[in-house]
Amino acid sequence: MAEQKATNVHWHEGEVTRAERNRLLGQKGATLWFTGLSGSGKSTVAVALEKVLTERGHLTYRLDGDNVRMGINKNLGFSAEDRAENIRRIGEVAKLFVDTGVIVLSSFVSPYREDRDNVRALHEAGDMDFIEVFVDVPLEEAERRDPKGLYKKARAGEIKNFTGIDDPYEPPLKPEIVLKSQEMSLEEEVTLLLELLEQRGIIGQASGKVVAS
Ligand SMILES: Nc1ncnc2c1ncn2[C@@H]1O[C@H](COP(=O)(O)OS(=O)(=O)O)[C@@H](OP(=O)(O)O)[C@H]1O
Ligand SMILES: Nc1ncnc2c1ncn2[C@@H]1O[C@H](COP(=O)(O)OP(=O)(O)O)[C@@H](O)[C@H]1O
Repeated sequence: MAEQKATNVHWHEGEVTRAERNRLLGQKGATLWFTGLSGSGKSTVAVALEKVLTERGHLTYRLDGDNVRMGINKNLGFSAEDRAENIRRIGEVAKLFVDTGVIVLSSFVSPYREDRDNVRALHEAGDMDFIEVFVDVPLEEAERRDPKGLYKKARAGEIKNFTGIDDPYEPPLKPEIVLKSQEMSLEEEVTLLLELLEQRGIIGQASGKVVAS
């Protein structure tokens, strides 16, 4: 894909700050970036966490591989180049949501370390507003689950470049959190994530919302 450089464009500063939007929402905008093999549990955990956060009065938005590939990224396939562009666009979208004050739950295989690191670098507050969640299961377990029957198709040669089968997955070197979804229950995973969000001041303690500065 040819890269087009923007020329003669200038950033236009508004008069409402991110801190003010955070205060309005009673939370701090942040991205939880779920990465892992297809079938590892990224979407399942994100959906469960979204439900609890919403019940606690927080504004979240889920960005999910399959959904995004039906819309904004429907022109992209699964070559390394297209995956990089997929992740780049999602990173930019996540950044906008974070600037709005939203807690983004983003679930993409995102198999390349460099692509994920680029998204981290995009986030203003670095390690405070980008949380890499490695949903870690052995390939055998993901393949045993095979929730969409895609591993079966990949093994049969009907899908090429399938992550874990004939395409690489580069595990994160320093994720903020690892969820071993073969060994942990969904409830345990959600509890750990809530604790992390509380520790970072993204949400308040269970009793109420955080008054973000
Ligand atoms: N070749 C190949 N490799 C991996 N996954 C594939 C492939 N082809 C289709 N799918 C389905 O698309 C989902 C992955 O899309 P992503 O946007 O998350 O992929 S990536 O981050 O750009 O690598 C992935 O969704 P999840 O199962 O939710 O992870 C699959 O359902
Ligand atoms: N502890 C767990 N956490 C998340 N998913 C789990 C867990 N145990 C079993 N599963 C199952 O694994 C599958 C994961 O599928 P999915 O969430 O679509 O994965 P992904 O989004 O990573 O492709 C689901 O069928 C889910 O019910």
